[in-house]
Amino acid sequence: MSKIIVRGGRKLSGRIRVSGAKNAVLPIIAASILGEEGESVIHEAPPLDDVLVINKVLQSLGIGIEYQGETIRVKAQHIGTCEPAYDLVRKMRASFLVMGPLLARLGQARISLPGGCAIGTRPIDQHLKGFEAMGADIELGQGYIEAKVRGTRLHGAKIYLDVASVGATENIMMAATLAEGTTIIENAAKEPEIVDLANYLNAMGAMVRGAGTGIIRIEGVDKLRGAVHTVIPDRIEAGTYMIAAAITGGDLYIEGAIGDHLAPVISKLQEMGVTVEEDENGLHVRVERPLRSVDVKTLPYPGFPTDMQSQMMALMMVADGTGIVTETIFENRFMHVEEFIQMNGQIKVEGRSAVVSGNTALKGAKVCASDLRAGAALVLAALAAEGDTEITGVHHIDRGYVDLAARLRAVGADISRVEPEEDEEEAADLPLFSIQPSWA
Ligand SMILES: CC(=O)N[C@H]1[C@@H](OP(=O)(O)OP(=O)(O)OC[C@H]2O[C@@H](n3ccc(=O)[nH]c3=O)[C@H](O)[C@@H]2O)O[C@H](CO)[C@@H](O)[C@@H]1O
Ligand SMILES: C=C(OP(=O)(O)O)C(=O)O
Repeated sequence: MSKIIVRGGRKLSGRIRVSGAKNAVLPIIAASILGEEGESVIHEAPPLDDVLVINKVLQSLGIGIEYQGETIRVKAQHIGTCEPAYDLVRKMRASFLVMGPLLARLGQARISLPGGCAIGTRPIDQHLKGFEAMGADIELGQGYIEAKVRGTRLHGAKIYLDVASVGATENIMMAATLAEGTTIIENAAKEPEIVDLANYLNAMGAMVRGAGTGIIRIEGVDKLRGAVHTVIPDRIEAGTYMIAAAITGGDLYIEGAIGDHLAPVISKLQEMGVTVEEDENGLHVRVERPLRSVDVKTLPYPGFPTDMQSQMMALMMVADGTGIVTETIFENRFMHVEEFIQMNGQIKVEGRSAVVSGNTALKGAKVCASDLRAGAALVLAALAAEGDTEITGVHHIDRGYVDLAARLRAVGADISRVEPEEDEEEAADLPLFSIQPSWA
């Protein structure tokens, strides 16, 4: 099994360039299914395992897709089936984002249930409620969701989301682009990734207004065509590197980070005493004084992101004082706490809150990443710990960080990645090969 090994105690300094956002590129690749004419060219597509999986999902639908460098080209004139490969959908939850585009293009889709994961049960009821309101019949059975449009085409509808779900907003928005009439999504998610998706859809010829606010209005059009789009920088990757600077008492320039997208993270870091300066190309993060702990509550955007909760907790362990972390988005997103405790972390979980004691002398240990951000947080804690930390479960980290170990090493971390012997490889660690153009 792959491992990351960190010897803590080095201050980081230098520049790190942020990649394109995982959570923006995944729905955008799903949306490329909507392009009945021409080709989509998606720039700044980060080479992550999740991106390779969604590319393979499209390939399993018979769609032409090519991934070279950090550019993806999609030709979706022909779609061979409305049922993406089961094993790919099970592998990655975001695969369910092809449901909206398939319903819009083909009038039907059959997709295996995406299932829960380590951080919570993650239902999809709001996605399905939206499709039903737009005229789809939904049947659940044998682990599959089968949706069929009544009549020839989805129709516009007014849909109030009970929770401001990112995925449901995206799926419904994509389906609505080709529906007859107007769709209004109320209590829509406002994340920057929603705005990026709307910009791509509009470049394809869609009419989406209000993305980034709680009310999104989509006028259906008859046809969409491929478009050229550059994905926004990854705010969670940027935030993770900001904390890498802070936790090592270092000095990093995070190139490409957009301050606006990171407002709650910047605000909390400044409250702790971290110096954060923004210019037109990125964020400069450094530590000039002792850090003090803060309280953090995760909320939908523009609140503090749940995807930064575990990394923030790592920093709170070494700051002065006690802080409370409250997780309101996912019911089971404290799996990193047990691993932090292995590293001498002093944390008590009480329901949805964790009381984090500061001034902890973190110690290297053998720990395991239970999910993507838990893994990133363990790497951060290890950078500040005395001695060696060995982190397993690295395939989770590969879902969302491009060359995490190499990038941290380049700015001074003592970090290495150890790959398994061939006969020791696990299914989860198997490489996903680059996608070749299926029209070549
Ligand atoms: C690929 C991607 O973009 N993933 C992000 C996306 O996940 P994802 O889109 O899955 O997250 P959602 O915003 O949908 O989930 C937020 C909350 O709503 C609940 N819910 C969601 C849908 C639904 O139909 N019913 C329901 O009850 C979920 O269980 C959760 O408690 O947003 C999350 C919240 O910012 C982030 O942590 C993920 O990194
Ligand atoms: C939870 C995350 O992603 P996903 O929704 O793809 O599981 C994440 O990016 O932290």
